[in-house]
Amino acid sequence: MAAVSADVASAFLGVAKRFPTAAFRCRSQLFLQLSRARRYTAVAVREYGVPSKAVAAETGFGGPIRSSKMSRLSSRRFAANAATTEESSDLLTKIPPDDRIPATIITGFLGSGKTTLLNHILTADHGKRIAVIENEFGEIDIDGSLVAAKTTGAEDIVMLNNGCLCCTVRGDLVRMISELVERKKGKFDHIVIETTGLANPSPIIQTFYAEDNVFNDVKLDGVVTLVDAKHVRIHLDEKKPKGIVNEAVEQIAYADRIIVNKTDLVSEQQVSSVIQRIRNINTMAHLKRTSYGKVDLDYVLGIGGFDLERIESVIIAEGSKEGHHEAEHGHGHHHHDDHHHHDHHGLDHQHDNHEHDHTHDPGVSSVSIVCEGRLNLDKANMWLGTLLMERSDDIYRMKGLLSVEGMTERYVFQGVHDIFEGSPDRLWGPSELRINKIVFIGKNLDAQELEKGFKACLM
Ligand SMILES: Nc1nc2c(ncn2[C@@H]2O[C@H](COP(=O)(O)OP(=O)(O)OP(=O)(O)O)[C@@H](O)[C@H]2O)c(=O)[nH]1
Repeated sequence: MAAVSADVASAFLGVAKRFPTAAFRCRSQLFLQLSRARRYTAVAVREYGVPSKAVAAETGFGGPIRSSKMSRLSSRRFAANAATTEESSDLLTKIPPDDRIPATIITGFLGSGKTTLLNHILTADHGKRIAVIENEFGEIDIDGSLVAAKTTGAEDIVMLNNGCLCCTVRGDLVRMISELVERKKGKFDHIVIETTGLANPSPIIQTFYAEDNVFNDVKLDGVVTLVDAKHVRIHLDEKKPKGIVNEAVEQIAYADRIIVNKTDLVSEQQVSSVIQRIRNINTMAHLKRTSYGKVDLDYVLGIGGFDLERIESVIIAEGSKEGHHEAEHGHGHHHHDDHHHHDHHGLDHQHDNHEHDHTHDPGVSSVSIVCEGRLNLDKANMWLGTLLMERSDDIYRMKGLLSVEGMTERYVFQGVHDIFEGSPDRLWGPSELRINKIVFIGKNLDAQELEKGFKACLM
């Protein structure tokens, strides 16, 4: 087990060390399967986009097996890297530009205001040409006609009927995106996908990484979750049979942006209580309160929720809550100690103004670790690799910025379950404190255990 873990883990930060300018990504599930047969480097070559010659020399493997599209993407990404390295001043990012079409997922429980937001997006004056993918249950596409009737700005509206995007029609989504790209590339700037109110966003998010047809042309921009300020508590409190997810909780957990909608229907106190409840699940997302989905368009489009170069803004805001008030800045306010905090409802009972909210959401919470120091690369590889191998089902999202001994650059990463994406970014400044920051959102997270594991990797 230990040996396998070490092999597994060495693909994460290890590749970054050997190829310090290469951004890389992997689908660790595929990777893990093959790594058990001790062939992980071949997968690493295929998935990470590191230059084949260098890897072949390094690993002794004959060379990568890549699809032509992946190869194009990889070489483009690496070329961009190399150019940046030559020209860059110390503080320039080394993460290559990404010119794929951005896609935003709009999710939220039944009736929370998704279509209302979509109409707002489509009728607003933003100059973007937007392709919409609507996912409706049933044959009568009520929302489709609603959107279409009001729309002037949408380039294309396509419907995914008779099934929920998160399960039966995922293949359809892939085909639809591929078709859109093939037929209409250059004719639209952004894709917006509205899910059904009962969708779990996870499989939809994973589609953007798991399917080469999608990954090569389209990048996930962000997950926007609508919350019905009046009714969300009932849905969050709903007890589900063992093994069945509570969609309302999941939709909040995966969000990059949360819109607390329908605030016209509740008191200020109720809104604060809902916000507190949301924060106990997801501390990473920006949050705004509104009615009828009225938010600035740049709050929902162009989010960069999965972009490595934007990780810092998320985790710094997350790790230094003092002075952040959600109403003004889109961030919640949390109790936490110097090194980590755990916002699992029921474990952290320090909040004093929401006694009636002390229902236990089914173990979904955020944990953040903020800690100065330098990580031992091998230990960090082992820890992160083992964690993902053993807990990837429970780790919904994670973002991190690491200080690794021997690396002059900061190392940034983000992940969704078994998908891991990481890259060195800018150099550490000469007098900059080397502070590591990681945020996890997931199920049954043990803050103490995570922090202990992390600290054991420090030099
Ligand atoms: N009072 C009030 N009503 C709202 C607000 N936002 C949306 N609504 C209304 O709530 C109802 C549901 O809104 P939709 O936008 O259709 O919600 P949805 O999430 O798309 O609904 P489903 O597709 O059924 O999941 C509609 O009648 C909206 O007009 C709001 O902020 N305040």
